[in-house]
Amino acid sequence: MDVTPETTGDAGHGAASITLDAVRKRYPDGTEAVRELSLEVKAGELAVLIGPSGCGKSTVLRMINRLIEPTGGRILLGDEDVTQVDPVRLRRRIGYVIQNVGLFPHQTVSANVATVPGLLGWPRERTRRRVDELLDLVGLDPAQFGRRYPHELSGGQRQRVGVARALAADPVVLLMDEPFSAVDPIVRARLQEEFLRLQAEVRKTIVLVTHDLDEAVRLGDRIAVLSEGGRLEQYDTPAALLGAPASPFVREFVGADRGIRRLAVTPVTRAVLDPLPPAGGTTDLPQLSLGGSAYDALAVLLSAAAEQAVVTEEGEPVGLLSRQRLLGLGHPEG
Ligand SMILES: Nc1ncnc2c1ncn2[C@@H]1O[C@H](COP(=O)(O)OP(=O)(O)OP(=O)(O)O)[C@@H](O)[C@H]1O
Repeated sequence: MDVTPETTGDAGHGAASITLDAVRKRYPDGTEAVRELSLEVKAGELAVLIGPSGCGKSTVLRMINRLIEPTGGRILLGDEDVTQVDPVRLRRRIGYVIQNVGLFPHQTVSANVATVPGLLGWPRERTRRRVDELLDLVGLDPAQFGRRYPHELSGGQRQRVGVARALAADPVVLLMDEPFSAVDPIVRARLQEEFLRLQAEVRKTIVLVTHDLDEAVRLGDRIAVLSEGGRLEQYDTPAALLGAPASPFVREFVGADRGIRRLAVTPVTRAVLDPLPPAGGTTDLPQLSLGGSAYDALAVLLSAAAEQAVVTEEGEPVGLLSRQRLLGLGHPEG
């Protein structure tokens, strides 16, 4: 389903860039949670904040919607300084998804999703259409789930309702604090996949906090690695982060297995292929598609116990990929 201004019946908020400019947070007890952080998230991009416990990730996230007031610096949505906007109005334009979702237990799923449209005074019919549209979008049949209460849902379903609720008033920005960590790994992987599909459709500007590096690599357009005091160690694409950690801290953080992780975000391109042998004789080799991940390619080679595979594009063989070239792609300096 397409979420256009017509279907939302809204002014068409689209997405706004987020700029943190020398942002600081010192809590009243003197804790310097964020000493000075500058970071820009482009409109429609998903930025992940990751780093050790206590490094200031949640503080950063909550300063963006002013659940926490910064003690220095500026935060802009587009070109508007959030400290100049009434916080209640601001939060209606920013979707917020937290770990245990925080659904209202005594309200139905539909009523939960309708929270912000209700606060905005939308007419009942428009709200109803929007709620049904959103439930569909997150993969819940409105007829089946709309009248249920949160305790009548699985953890994964509750999480989807949380996402639907956050998207209800077509926010310009979505903030997500460990959104998928309360569900088991299999459900989490499915939710992440669905979420990527959803994001491809709605293209919000998203800041997502996680502890899970694999989640960061899977979901992030860019990953910000923070260390204590909200210090920005590196802000890069997943491939660049895994390929060239900018400091010993990041190197340690992304771990010794970063080569494997890197394969997951590296596509098989023509540049790594060897030519097809002129005489043919490749029919026994396993086949891969051009553009698939190097990680999936390695899995195919390993399970076929083959040294090389034929790479095809739209069914036509275009070259050979050897195990050696493939492993080279995972090499940090490769
Ligand atoms: N209200 C508060 N008063 C004083 N210190 C606080 C307050 N809230 C958080 N802190 C401190 O600020 C620092 C950053 O906390 P924050 O919750 O932002 O970290 P985090 O990276 O999100 O941690 P985690 O990954 O464990 O959730 C921590 O040292 C924390 O103890």
